[in-house]
Amino acid sequence: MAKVAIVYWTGSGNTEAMAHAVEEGAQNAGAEVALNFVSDVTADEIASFDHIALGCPASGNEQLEEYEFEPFFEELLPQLQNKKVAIFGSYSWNQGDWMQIWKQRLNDEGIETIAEPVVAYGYPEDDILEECKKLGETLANA
Ligand SMILES: Cc1cc2nc3c(=O)[nH]c(=O)nc-3n(C[C@H](O)[C@H](O)[C@H](O)COP(=O)(O)O)c2cc1C
Repeated sequence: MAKVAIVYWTGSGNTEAMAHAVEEGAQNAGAEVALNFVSDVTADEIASFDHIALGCPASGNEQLEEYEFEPFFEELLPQLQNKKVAIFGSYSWNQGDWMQIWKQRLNDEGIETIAEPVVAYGYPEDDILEECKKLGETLANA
């Protein structure tokens, strides 16, 4: 049985709703899932999982949230080699560039996400929640 870790940051609940849908999808695929707000776990703890989903909204200027998520991600990034990784998050001011920048940071380290990132404009509509579930399922089966 796959063990999936989901780690997210959220300010107003949008990315959190996506995280719960990813969790549901992974559980439906038979995985054991650990869902955590980012400040409740360490990068080292998460690096012990082989299947990892990360969720963070656009923050700053097309950046990851800088006080909790960015330091966590920076520490985790070198430990993501050979892991199955998925990313998701919400935005609402611009065009979603933060997600492409985030994905590129992974690619620059030689890490390919297991599927295209899932993004929501504001609160995730039903179709986006379905995509999140699929992401969780794909991650569990990766
Ligand atoms: C301080 C701050 C910075 C933000 N920066 C961006 C940004 O650079 N680009 C963007 O599209 N949205 C930006 N947003 C909008 C959030 O990404 C958007 O409201 C998102 O849905 C919040 O998700 P959450 O409920 O998971 O926190 C910003 C919001 C805040 C509060």
